[in-house]
Amino acid sequence: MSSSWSGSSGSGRLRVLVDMDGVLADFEGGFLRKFRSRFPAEPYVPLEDRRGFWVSAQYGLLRGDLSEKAISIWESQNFFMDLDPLPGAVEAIKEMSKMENTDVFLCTSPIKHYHHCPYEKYAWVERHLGPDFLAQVILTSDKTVVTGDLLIDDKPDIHGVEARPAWEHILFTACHNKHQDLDPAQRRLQSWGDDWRAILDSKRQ
Ligand SMILES: Cc1cn([C@H]2C[C@H](OP(=O)(O)O)[C@@H](CO)O2)c(=O)[nH]c1=O
Ligand SMILES: [Mg+2]
Repeated sequence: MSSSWSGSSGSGRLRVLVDMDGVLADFEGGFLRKFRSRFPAEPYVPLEDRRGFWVSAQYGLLRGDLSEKAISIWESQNFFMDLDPLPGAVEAIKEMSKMENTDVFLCTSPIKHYHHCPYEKYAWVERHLGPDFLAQVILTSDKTVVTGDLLIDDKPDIHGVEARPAWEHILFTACHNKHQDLDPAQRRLQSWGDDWRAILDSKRQ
């Protein structure tokens, strides 16, 4: 690390923002499992055919009324709580948070139907990462106003009131974005088995 480097925090520490759904928690797999079990007679989109970030948009194209049925799944109690961790996610976050000069925050957006989602996101963190991680949760509908050096997130386009966010967005590969062409400058993390440590190191220099 060069002596003049101070990072987005100005403190010389690297600040990494990590998204939850699609990066730590398996939103797509959890959705499909619950959709098929609740609506066994309805058509569905296999994960290999998923395109576009919004699940409800693709289900709406399949058949108009399926969009509402899809939404009813993630608005249901225990949807967010029951999501499985993605492979390697828990281990990676625990390791990352123990790294020297590194601060890790979980930066996640709630759905507008707030009855279960915000509570369950915190409960999920406590269950899978432990109670000490609760202080690292940032629940926001606009990630552009949060400062950090990196934001690891599966949503290809992250916009908000801040036109020039402090962080570099690392696109975490998911079934819905893996076919998408990126701006040549944008970097991906293919999975937690990919070299996330090198991406962090690249920001320390
Ligand atoms: C509706 C919808 C939400 N989500 C996730 C993204 C947000 O969580 P996160 O910021 O943790 O990725 C949350 C609210 O939109 O739900 C999807 O990943 N796909 C969807 O189709
Ligand atoms: Mg996400």
